[in-house]
Amino acid sequence: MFAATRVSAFAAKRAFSTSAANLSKVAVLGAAGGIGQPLSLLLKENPHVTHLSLYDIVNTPGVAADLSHINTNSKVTGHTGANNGLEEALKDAHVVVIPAGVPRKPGMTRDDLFNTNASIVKGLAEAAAKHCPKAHILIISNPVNSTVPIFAEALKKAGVFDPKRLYGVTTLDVVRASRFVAEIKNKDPKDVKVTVVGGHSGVTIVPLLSQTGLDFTKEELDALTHRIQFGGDEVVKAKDGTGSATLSMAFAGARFANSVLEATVGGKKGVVEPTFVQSPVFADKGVNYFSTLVELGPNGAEKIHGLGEISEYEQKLIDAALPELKKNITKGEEF
Ligand SMILES: NC(=O)c1ccc[n+]([C@@H]2O[C@H](COP(=O)([O-])OP(=O)(O)OC[C@H]3O[C@@H](n4cnc5c(N)ncnc54)[C@H](O)[C@@H]3O)[C@@H](O)[C@H]2O)c1
Ligand SMILES: O=C(O)C[C@H](O)C(=O)O
Repeated sequence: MFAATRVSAFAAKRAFSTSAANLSKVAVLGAAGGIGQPLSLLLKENPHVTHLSLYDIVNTPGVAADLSHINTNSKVTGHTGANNGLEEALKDAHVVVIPAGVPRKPGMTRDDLFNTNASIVKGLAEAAAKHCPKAHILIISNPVNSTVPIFAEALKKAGVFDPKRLYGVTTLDVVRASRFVAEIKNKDPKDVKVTVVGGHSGVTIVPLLSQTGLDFTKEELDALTHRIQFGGDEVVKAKDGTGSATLSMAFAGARFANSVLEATVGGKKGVVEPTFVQSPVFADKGVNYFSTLVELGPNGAEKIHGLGEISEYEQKLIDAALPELKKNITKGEEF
């Protein structure tokens, strides 16, 4: 702790290059982790990012020094420790991406991470409320179905909650769905768009395969739906105790962060992404957060789409998802 604090005082002040103006500062919290490092690398390549601010409780100075040698036009700073490292990392951030927290091991559900990750996320939310109350916050830390409500409650308590600027990142489900469908249909994934709605764990992940314009047999539907819902388990099992998806998550997180940047600072119109936000879609059933396609604009999540036309098969998946989702959300809200 002492050593980390000493590093913090040094690292918090250390900017490794100074070429860009501080127009869109993007902070990554958990930047030295399995997701944090490749995600930061991809963000270093993003032309909308003028300042990449990396925070972790360990190892950020090294990650920041390394990334700072890449010749793209953004400044990189590394911050660590509990003192003013977090404050400096967050101050004036336009976007904050959060992959901080522990990942699953085989045999665990995402909800099993709640006990550890809930307090981490709550602490980061309280700091964000204080130091960058206007930032767009992208939550990767699991269980997303609960960490987003935890974050929202902390922002509400501080009087700075804007539902347009808080997003649970569910992009990996969409990326996987596109890849898995393309595989069995022998297509290029770039031509396969799959809308995935609901939440981000097991049965709460609901792919709307009927909206792809492709035909599926019942066997294909069952197999694909299961694979998309439990794709995370494949990686957890293959990594055999060393963690969960990191590289594909970094890819998905960078894609979603880029969409938020394009819509909020890049002036791009018609940016639509699925994301887990405070949503009216099932609010009448007491499910206050839900992922559907969301239109992003200068202020963030500006228009939340409904489900569109869905099949009977998908309606059953939604019916199975809602009670689990409600339980996860309530657990987060009450934390
Ligand atoms: N949303 C998704 O689709 C998705 C996908 C994959 C993983 N995840 C989740 O992302 C999280 C991170 O996964 P990972 O593989 O990168 O784990 P990791 O253990 O490799 O990295 C996590 C990092 O968080 C840091 N950290 C811990 N407490 C912190 C704090 N208070 N402040 C700042 N940093 C802190 C750790 O030091 C570590 O570097 C996990 O909860 C995992 O389940 C979500
Ligand atoms: O499976 C996990 O625990 C990590 C992540 O949520 C994923 O979907 O890969």
